[in-house]
Amino acid sequence: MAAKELKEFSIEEVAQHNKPDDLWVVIDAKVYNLSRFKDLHPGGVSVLLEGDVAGQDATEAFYGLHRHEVLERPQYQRLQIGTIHGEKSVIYSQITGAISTVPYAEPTWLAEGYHSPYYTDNHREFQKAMRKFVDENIYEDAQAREEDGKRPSQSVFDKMAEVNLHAMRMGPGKHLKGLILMNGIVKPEQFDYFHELIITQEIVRCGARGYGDGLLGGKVIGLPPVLNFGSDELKAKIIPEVFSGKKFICLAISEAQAGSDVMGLQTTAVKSEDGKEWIINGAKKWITNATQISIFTVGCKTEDGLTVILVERGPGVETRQLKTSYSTSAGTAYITFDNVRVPVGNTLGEEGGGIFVILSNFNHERWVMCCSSARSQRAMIEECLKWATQRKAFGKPLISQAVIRSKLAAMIARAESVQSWLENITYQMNHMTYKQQANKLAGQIAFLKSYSTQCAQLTAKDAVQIFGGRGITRTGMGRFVEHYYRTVTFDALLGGAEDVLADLGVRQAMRAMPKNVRL
Ligand code: HEM
Repeated sequence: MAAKELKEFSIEEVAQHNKPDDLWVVIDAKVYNLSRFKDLHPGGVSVLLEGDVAGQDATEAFYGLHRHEVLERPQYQRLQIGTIHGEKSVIYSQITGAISTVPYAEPTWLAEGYHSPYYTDNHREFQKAMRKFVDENIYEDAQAREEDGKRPSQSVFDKMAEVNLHAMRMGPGKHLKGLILMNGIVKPEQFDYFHELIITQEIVRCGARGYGDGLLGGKVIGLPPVLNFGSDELKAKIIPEVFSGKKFICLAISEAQAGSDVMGLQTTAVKSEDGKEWIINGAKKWITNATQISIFTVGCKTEDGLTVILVERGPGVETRQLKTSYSTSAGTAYITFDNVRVPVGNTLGEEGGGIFVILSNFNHERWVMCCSSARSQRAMIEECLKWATQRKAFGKPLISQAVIRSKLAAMIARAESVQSWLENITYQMNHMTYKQQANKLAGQIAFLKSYSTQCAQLTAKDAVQIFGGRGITRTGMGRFVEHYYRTVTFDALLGGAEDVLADLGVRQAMRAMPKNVRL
């Protein structure tokens, strides 16, 4: 069907159409005919017939009550019949791949006119490509799946595999050798932790926390034990399958009886009589991605302590979906292992050396969570700054209230400090071996995660106060704020609870305390 021809009208002409059966309004220099739509309008008919709306420029009224995306929906785009002669629309839709111009909506290194010692031209080129990739391939799926609770679409996993994102999300290392990364923008040996930070922060912009974990969050924590501790045979089999986006892996450690207390795990693995197989029995809880997963990296109690074993879905493995406060798109599950037999060759690391395998995983996992927490706090600042500017209350924009500005000031200070600390740690990671990181950065990362998630929760609370009722409503203006407030505690719990991490940081510092110092 040919596109409808838009006419030009004068403000005076539009003003004639101010009756129930002949109802036009102007929004941002565009003329809409609401005569038939009014009875379907979710906000009701009467608001559209008000003297300052019917036949009038209702731009301010509209943006005080709707997100711009409403006007982008095809069924509403069709209501536009023309434009105002001599006027131009000024409000633009989100441009694919574009950097936000809202102050503090981007980290300084991306904001116009600022500088950073950390990012190279290659990081900048990579960021552009990554943002475009997310906007084009992930954003819409994220919104839809977060809502319907289904796992991310296979087409998204496939697209990610095409540019080797599944491999890049495992960080720098040998596993990238020979791969073409993001269509060749970054060479495998060039890829560093800042590239990985960019990947995480760009995906987080989708504002869909459950989906974000559904997008193979389980792999980010479940595959490193295979990469670092698996036999060559096991690696050759598992890694290509996972990097292709066709097979999924997750980390199964926590249990109903043992959350942060890893040493208290009760799932057992005993050797078969011929010594060739492990026989696993027990249950795991809150396992991200487990509903959609074909391979599990499982922490088990064995004769000599803890052992980590790779288990493929098969007889005796059952998963049951858990409904947590974010979307079931994350595939969070309860898993039972009932006499599950796996070859002894599936052992990751030493028998009885599982605690080392599990602990060595934590730094990277927690650092990834810091990347994501830092970026999502910034997304809240953008939401709040826009809302506080476009929303009028008591006859003036919200932003003119000192109490609102004070909340924004605190939000901005928190997000900036978290990002700066994160970039410092990331720089250290780039210059340390894995072992040095475990030694020098476990405490720093634990502190940052604990601090960042405390900041995030304060920011979520402030954002809800700024948005009022909309901040607790799943649709409309405050939908991202409501989502953030509902899901912000995931970051504070997953990968280690706040207090446990803060304490870990202090204990790490105490280990480094010189014996010969006194006040
Ligand atoms: C092209 C014109 C318009 C369209 C397509 C439209 C569409 C919608 C939609 C889809 C909603 C549901 C909430 C949401 O998804 O954000 C809504 C709510 C509402 N609309 Fe409109 N609308 C239009 C114009 C207006 C105008 C000019 C007013 C003037 C005051 C208005 C007043 C409201 C009110 C009061 C609500 C309820 C808001 C709430 O629940 O917080 N609408 N509208």
